[in-house]
Amino acid sequence: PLVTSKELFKQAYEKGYAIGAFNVNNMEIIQGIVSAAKEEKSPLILQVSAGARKYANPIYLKKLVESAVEDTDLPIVLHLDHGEDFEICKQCIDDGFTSVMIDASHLPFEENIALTKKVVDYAHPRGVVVEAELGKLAGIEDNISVDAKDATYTNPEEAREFVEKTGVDSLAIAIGTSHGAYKFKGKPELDFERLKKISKLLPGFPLVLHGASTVLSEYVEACNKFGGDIPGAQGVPEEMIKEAAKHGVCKVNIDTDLRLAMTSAIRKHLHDNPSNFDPRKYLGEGRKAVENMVKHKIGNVLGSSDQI
Ligand SMILES: O=C(COP(=O)(O)O)N(O)CCCCOP(=O)(O)O
Ligand SMILES: [Ca+2]
Ligand code: NA
Ligand SMILES: [Zn+2]
Repeated sequence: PLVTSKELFKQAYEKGYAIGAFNVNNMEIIQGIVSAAKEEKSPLILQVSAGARKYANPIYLKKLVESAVEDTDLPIVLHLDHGEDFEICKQCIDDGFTSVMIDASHLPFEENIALTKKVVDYAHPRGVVVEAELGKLAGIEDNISVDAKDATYTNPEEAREFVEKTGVDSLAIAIGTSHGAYKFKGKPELDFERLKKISKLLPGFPLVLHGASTVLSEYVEACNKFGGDIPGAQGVPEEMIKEAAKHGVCKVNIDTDLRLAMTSAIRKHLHDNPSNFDPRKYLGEGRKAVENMVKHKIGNVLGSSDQI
């Protein structure tokens, strides 16, 4: 069924695992992710960004996710990723989403609280849960490039005040991750001291890690081998994701690893099969690569296998 993340996060927190939140943009990506979760007997969050709504049309995405629920009977959360204002959150809540993110992290603290509370007050009476964000990811932040020196990580005391004043159900924090394939200039590093402080001040409260793709080298290499040009890409080592799951992180956002898995498989197929022009062949390879990547994440990194 379509579920909220409330109970899923509660169990994940208690057992020290995290739930993957995978971005969806078309049928094959959804099918690949959902097959993996079904095989791993894992709860699942499918998340839709503004870009995905523009690309695929919200009606198609909603129906595709409903098909996944009907086909697998998995507990699936349908989540709005990076909702940028009250209107889009309201629209998704009215449209049957079970969870929404209101991303007001670029606003001053008090404005972030006010807007987040407004979404919470609309969502909760309708049985929908809310994710907010405090602190700015480095790199590209909400289409505004945040210069590294302005990138402010989440302040632990502010996080506790924010949760108390908004009633939000989960909080995306900034501890060194960023979106995309170029997360770290030098050695990958997350601020675990900060994460531990935040989780100590918010015991039992689900934290969310954005920009959590590993940028798996096998896919980057395959992309580059078959015509791609993605130099110097690097992401969050999987050991760090496991560590984060032990300190209150219950939701791990993954999009870039999906893109790299799908793109590398399609590039390879087209290179190896120059005479093929049946999209089902290369889109099918892409789907398989997504499935394998998600199975790996669930089984070897997130720890959410056999939880349903
Ligand atoms: O935290 C993440 C993903 O982080 P990752 O890049 O490490 O996978 N996300 O929230 C996914 C961001 C999706 C990008 O938006 P568009 O669809 O508009 O391009
Ligand atoms: Ca943000
Ligand atoms: Na999100
Ligand atoms: Zn994000």
